[in-house]
Amino acid sequence: MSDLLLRDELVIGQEGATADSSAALRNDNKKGGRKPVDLGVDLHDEEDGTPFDKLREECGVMAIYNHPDAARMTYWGLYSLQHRGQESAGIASADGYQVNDIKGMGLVSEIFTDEVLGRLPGHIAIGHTRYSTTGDSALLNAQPISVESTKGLIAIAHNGNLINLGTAKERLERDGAIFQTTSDSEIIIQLIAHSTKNTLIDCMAEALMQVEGAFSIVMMTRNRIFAARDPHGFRPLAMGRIEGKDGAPDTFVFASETCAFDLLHAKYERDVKPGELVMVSEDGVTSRYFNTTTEQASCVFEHVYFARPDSKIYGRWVQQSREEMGRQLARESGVAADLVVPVPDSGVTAAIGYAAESGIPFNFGLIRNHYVGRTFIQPEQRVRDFGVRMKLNPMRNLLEGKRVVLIDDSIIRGTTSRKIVRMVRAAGATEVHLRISCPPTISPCFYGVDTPSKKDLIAANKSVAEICEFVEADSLAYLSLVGLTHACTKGEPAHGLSPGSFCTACYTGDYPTQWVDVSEILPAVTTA
Ligand SMILES: O=P(O)(O)OC[C@H]1O[C@H](OP(=O)(O)OP(=O)(O)O)[C@H](O)[C@@H]1O
Ligand SMILES: NC(=O)CC[C@H](N)C(=O)O
Ligand code: SF4
Ligand SMILES: [Mg+2]
Repeated sequence: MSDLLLRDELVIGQEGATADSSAALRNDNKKGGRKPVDLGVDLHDEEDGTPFDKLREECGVMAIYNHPDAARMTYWGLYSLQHRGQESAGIASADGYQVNDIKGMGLVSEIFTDEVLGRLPGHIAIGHTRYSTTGDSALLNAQPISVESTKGLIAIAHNGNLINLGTAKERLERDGAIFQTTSDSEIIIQLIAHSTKNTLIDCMAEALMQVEGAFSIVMMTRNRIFAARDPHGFRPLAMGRIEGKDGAPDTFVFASETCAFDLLHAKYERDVKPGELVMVSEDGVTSRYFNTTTEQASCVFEHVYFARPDSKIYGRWVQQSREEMGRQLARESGVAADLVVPVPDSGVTAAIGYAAESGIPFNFGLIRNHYVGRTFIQPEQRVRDFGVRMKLNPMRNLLEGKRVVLIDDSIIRGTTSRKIVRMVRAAGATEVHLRISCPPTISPCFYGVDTPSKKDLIAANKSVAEICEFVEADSLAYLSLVGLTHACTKGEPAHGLSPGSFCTACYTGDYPTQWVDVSEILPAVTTA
């Protein structure tokens, strides 16, 4: 069943290269570019006909240097990062002489078997789990992407989204670059391949200075690993280490989230810093900065929704931030009730904080089917509707006769909340108060999160009172912006992280970079 639903195709191996025009480099998914999945059932909402749409995950990246079974280690790391992207995955490995890569559509576990991993020898590897933001969800755009250059073969895995694609791509094509993919990520390695600097690390630094937007990347050659973060540090990227036994050299690990380290017994060492380029080679770890003048603007939404609570993001436990968001929400918008119920999974930790602060008992009034992932509800609107009912089921015995505070992390179009409020009320709750652990999402993201255009964001077009009416809750309140950024820094602060270190553009419309797509930020009223 899950195979049928989760993937359009499963193909292992490298797809033939196709050149493409820069016009094709656009956010295809935002324009509904993905293939529908036929489930053979009517997926429309029988109650109100409203389709679902949701936030979609980001990519996960992973790199290993100096381990005899680097590909297998990368596989385990990618397994932990599966929540960041479920469309395609890939691993590239090297043994000092040759680079091999295997990519496929679907989940990590569906692509990589023992036999497949056996075809990826070497002590160096990088890996990727993809959720597409630019370029189709197709094998062609699966990562790592490899490009042959005068400095040898370079492979890249990218989390983020670049925003100055057109000009960079046109320039590269004039210089003779032949693009293999329609994804933004390839621009980075094409820039590196076309750089005339003398050393590879100089070529990389020069290329990274030319691209704008969000990039947390890992790269490899036949004998080196590189990791870099854009100067704003939009996306996370952590560095860890497995101590070598009996005097053997250490293994270095890079991952989008530190939860990927735990399975490998790697210790979190530090984050790759915004604007930093790290190289790991036979000579050890070296670091340089390609930009030190840009202010940090790390995505606050990683702490709200994307990352796993058992990860450290920007050096701070996500669990700690989420629990504090819930506590702050209770302080800001308390309500008399009998039961605090989380909308699993992402609402759970904030609900624990809300219950602790308010003194209202906590319980799982909605049970999540664990065989339905985030993936199930993402590809297409009619699928998402069916997905939420398959995914969440109410516990009538807990909800009957109760005044319920329902905690979720975000409302995007509002259709999920509407269905869940109805579900809880239908299960016997006498009152349903909805509390959201972030501010209203009023503007789209251009930095690697596939939020819908402004015209489809409910909070961009309706007041909180109107949203409350739409979702049919007895009351609705969101966490304040100040409450959110403080919740992400309060208590044990991570080194260098302050309330001002975050990008909060989807709540304020105030973007840290100049470039935005005007058509995406028009409200519904002017585009209808
Ligand atoms: O307002 P909407 O557009 O309907 O979407 C908002 C919902 O989508 C996300 O959950 P999702 O089910 O994707 O993931 P989760 O299981 O990690 O919570 C988010 O946590 C909200 O629950
Ligand atoms: N979600 C992401 O980080 C996507 C990476 C890249 N922009 C792609 O579309 O492949
Ligand atoms: S716009 Fe929102 S989702 Fe995008 S990087 Fe900024 S905070 Fe994160
Ligand atoms: Mg959710």
